Amino acid sequence: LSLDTVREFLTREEDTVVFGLIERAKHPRNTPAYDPGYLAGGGHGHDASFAEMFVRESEAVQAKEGRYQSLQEIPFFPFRVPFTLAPPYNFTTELYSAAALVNVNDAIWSMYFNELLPLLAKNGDDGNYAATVSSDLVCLQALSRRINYGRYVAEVKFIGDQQNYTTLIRNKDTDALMKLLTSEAQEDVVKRRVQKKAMVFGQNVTLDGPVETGNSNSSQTSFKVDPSLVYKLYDKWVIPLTKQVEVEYLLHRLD
Ligand SMILES: O=C(O)C(=O)C[C@]1(C(=O)O)C=C[C@@H](O)C=C1
Repeated sequence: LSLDTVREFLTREEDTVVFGLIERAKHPRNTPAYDPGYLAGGGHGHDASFAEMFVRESEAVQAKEGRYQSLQEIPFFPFRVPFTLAPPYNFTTELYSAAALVNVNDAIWSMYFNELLPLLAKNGDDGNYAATVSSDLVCLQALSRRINYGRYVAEVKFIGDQQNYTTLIRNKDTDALMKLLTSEAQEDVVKRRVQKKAMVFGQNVTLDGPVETGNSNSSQTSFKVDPSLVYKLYDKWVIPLTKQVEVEYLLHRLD
């Protein structure tokens, strides 16, 4: 692992995040899918929403097939995932074991449903709840993988500057750790690149005329997901949460 390779991983995850958002934006809000009362009303004794049930049950299936054998993947319902049926695969473990399970999935969950989704999906209800929450799962998994990858970034940074990090970790100096791991120039690159990806991946492709670039002066250019929303997603939530993961990982790096 090096700073370049971990940044390459984050860059490739951007594509997954943007494509996921484009797919979710195809569906309307479909609020009943998020309402625990909707299922309870069906009299089946469920206390969770369709969305929660879908994520929980999908994670259980994926756990059996070994998804969470890889430390890159962290479930949202860790206490509900059954043992894997997959034969052991020798995943390399670059992470420090006492800090390897640090994650902010709870914060990602509430950010996604309470903050992002209302901005991403258009109002409406077409009844296609399973397809809708299945695209939510893809978004949640992509965001979780990207944000919790902060563990790997932190490991690289720690190894590259052990002396300074060790002092700050011993002093539990969260603010100084945050400052040391921050690169504002890099954050700016990331935010502008994801905004551009939303333009490139989310344009309407037709056979007539040139490929729309999004920065032409045609005001008709419309994108499947608002590029400024993707910028905002990274600026307000993805990068700050990644940094939170980095700090929490570092705080356990000497345990
Ligand atoms: O690339 C890094 O150095 C990271 O730590 C990742 C990241 C990000 O989330 O994109 C987070 C903190 C840095 O300030 C810059 C970027």
